[in-house]
Amino acid sequence: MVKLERFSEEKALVHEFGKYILEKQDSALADNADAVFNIAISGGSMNQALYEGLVNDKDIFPHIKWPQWRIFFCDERLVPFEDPQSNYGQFKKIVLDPLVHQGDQLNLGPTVYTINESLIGGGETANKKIAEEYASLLPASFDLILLGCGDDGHTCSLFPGVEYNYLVEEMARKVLWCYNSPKPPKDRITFTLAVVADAKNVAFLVKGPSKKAIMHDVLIVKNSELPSVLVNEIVGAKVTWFLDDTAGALIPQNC
Ligand SMILES: O=C(O)[C@H](O)[C@@H](O)[C@H](O)[C@H](O)COP(=O)(O)O
Repeated sequence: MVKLERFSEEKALVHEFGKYILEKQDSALADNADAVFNIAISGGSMNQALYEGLVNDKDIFPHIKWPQWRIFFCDERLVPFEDPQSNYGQFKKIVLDPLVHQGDQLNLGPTVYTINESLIGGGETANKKIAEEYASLLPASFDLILLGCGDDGHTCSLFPGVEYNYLVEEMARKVLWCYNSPKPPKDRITFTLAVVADAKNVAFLVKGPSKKAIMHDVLIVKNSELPSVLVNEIVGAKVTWFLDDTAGALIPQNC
């Protein structure tokens, strides 16, 4: 059974999301200065929530031990980092750059693992190599994976539909080249469900009225053709869904 956290206020949502991440950091580090917190993040609306919940939240920011964080991307678009479609590029702009001077002081940042940008544009062989190299960097298991859910039920770059079975059904390799993403750019890399399955904790963050119908399909209908439902099935009690009231409008209150 997954956990469900619902909020009517955006501010409360990002604050509780930040608190949840902080708790997972603290249990991974356990006050050990040599330990690391392995976290994987998604793109899209996640970046702004991470900024609001971790960097811009005065109660939470001082407790984040950034230098002990190891940050990876659940999926990445195969474009140069300065392209607005790059998940790393957006994360750098929205979260990393502001955190360096947050609180009028110089803050040390996390270690961030990006794809090998020099291979972008190299065609099929290079794209496969980007995925293989990225897989070789991953920790044995993540302390926390932060996911989004698309209007179609996708998560990471694991999309619903038979043409994406090569991504969704893969349980041996950890990272794959997605060559036919239905949303641009068509070339990406994505974690497979094998990585998500091994995580110690997984959280979804879903906001906005455009997610209302899919949240009903995922959480009430539990349509197992949807990759987000597969995460719930595979990871179970380690999954927490953070929803705002508009995304959760069709979910009964007692759920
Ligand atoms: O890079 C990506 O495209 C994502 O990692 C993707 O899986 C995202 O999390 C969902 O599309 C939800 O995005 P929103 O939260 O912006 O709707």
